[in-house]
Amino acid sequence: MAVVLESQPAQAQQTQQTKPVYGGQKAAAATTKPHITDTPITWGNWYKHVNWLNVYLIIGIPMAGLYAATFTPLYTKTAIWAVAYYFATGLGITAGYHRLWAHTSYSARLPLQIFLAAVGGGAVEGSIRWWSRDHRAHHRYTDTDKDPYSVKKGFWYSHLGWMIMKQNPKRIGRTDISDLNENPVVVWQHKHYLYVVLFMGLVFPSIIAGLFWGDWLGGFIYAGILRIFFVQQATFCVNSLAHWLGDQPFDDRNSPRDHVITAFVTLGEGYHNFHHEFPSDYRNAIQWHQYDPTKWFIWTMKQIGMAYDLKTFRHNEIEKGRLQQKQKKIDQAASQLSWGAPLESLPVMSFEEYQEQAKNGKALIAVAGVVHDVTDFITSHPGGKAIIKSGIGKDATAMFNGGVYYHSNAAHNLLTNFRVAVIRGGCEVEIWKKNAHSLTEHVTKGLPAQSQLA
Ligand code: HEM
Ligand SMILES: [Fe+2]
Ligand SMILES: [Fe+2]
Repeated sequence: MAVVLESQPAQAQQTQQTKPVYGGQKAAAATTKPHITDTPITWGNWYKHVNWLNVYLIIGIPMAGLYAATFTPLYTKTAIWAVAYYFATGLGITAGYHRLWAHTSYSARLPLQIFLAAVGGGAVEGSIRWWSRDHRAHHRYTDTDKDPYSVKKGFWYSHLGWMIMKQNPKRIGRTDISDLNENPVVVWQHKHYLYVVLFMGLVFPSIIAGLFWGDWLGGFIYAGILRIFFVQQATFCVNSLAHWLGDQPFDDRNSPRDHVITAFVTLGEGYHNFHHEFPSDYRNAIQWHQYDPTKWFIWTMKQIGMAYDLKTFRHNEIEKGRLQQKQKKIDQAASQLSWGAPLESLPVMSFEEYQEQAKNGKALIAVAGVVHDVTDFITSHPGGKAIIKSGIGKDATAMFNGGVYYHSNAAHNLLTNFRVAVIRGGCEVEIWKKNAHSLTEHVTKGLPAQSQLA
C-alpha cells in the first residue's frame, strides 16, 4: 500500500524499531510463513503478488480521470489552478518530503513545515514518515536489494513496479528515522494521513475551483485526479529516469545521473548524481543556469525568514569530487593505450655497459636514465639520420631536451616505444618524468604536479 498508506503494517514497523538489528528479524522470519514475495510468480498466483490497492490508486483512478476528462470541459482558470497546484504539491514533495525531512538539508519554521506537510500530502505519495524512511534506505543501499526502488531491477520496477508489486518489508534496508518520530508535524501527518490525503489531494482543489469560479467537477478531475497523476509520475521519474539517463560527473560507481530533462520533469531533482554524492546539500543544481526551482523556493523561504540553516557542501569538496571522477575516466582511457615498457620491467645496466654496447654497433641512446634502441628509427628520424646517430652511446638527455633540439611531446611519447634498459643510479625523478604511464599514479600519490611531463 505504498501510495496512500504504509507499505508495511504499523505493527511490523514497531517490531522493527524495538527488535535488535539482525537477530530479531531472523528469529521472526523462522517462525512465520514465507512472505508472498518469497514464492515465485506463477500463472496460478500472480494476482497475489500484485498490490491491487496501488494499481487502483496510481493507474486505475487516473484512467477513470482521463475518461471523465473526455466529457468534462476544461476552463482556463481551472487549467491555471491545476498547474499551480501541481507545482505546490510537487514542491511539497521535493522541498518538503525530500530535502527537508528525508535529508534535513535545511530547517523550516513551523508554518512552512505545516504548509509542506499539507501540500506534500496532496501529492498522494504516502506519509512523510513512510516516504522518508524508504528514501533514506534508497540512499544508503542504492542499487542493492535493500534499495526499495533499485534501478538494477529494471527501469519500470524503479518507476512504479516496486509499488504495484507486493514488497517484503523485511527486504528494505534499515534506516534511522528517530528525528522524524520526534517531529510533531511529521507524526501528526502520519497519524491522520488518510484525511490529509483525501482533503489535500481531492477536496481542497475542488473547493478552490468550485467556490471561486463554480467549476467543482473540473477542480476535482483536473486539479485533483489528473494533477495527482502528473505529480506522482514526475516524482517516480526521480527513481527511474534520474538513475538511468544522463552523466555521472561526480561518481560512476552507482546509477544516479544528472540530466536537464529529468530536472525539468522533477522541479529540479534531476541533478541526481550530485544529489547522491552530496545529499545533505539543499541544492541539486549548483550552477546558476541549471533548473532547480526547489532550490529557488527554499532560498526564497530563507529570505522571508521561514527557512534557515541551509546546508551546502564546500565548493572545494565538490570540485575535488568532480576532478577525481574526471581523473578516473582519464585513467581508464589511458589504460587502453600503450605507454611503452614499464620501467620496473626493464633490465638495469651500468652507464659503462651501455657505452660498451653502443660502441659495439648497437644503436642505443640514453635519455633521462633510460636506454633506447633506435635501430629501426634512425632512417625515419624527422631530424635526420646523422643527427640522431650523434646521440648514440651518450647521455643524450640534454640534447633531446633542448640542447640540440627541444623535442615535442609526441617525440617523448615515441621515445617510450624504444625502451630497452634502465641505467643504474639514473635520477628517479627523471625516470618518473618519462614514465608517462605512471603519470596518474604519480598525481594520486600526491607528488608535485611539475614533475609530470618533461
Ligand atoms: C632517441 C630517439 C629520438 C626520437 C624518438 C626522436 C624523435 C624526433 C621527432 C618525432 C622529431 C620531429 C619533431 C618533433 O616531434 O619534435 C624529431 C626532430 C628532431 N630531432 Fe629527434 N629524436 C630522437 C633523437 C634525437 C637526437 C639524439 C637528436 C640530436 C642529437 C635529435 C635531434 C632532432 C632535431 C634537430 C630535430 C628537428 C628536425 C627539424 O625540424 O628540422 N633527435 N626527433
Ligand atoms: Fe536516487
Ligand atoms: Fe534523495
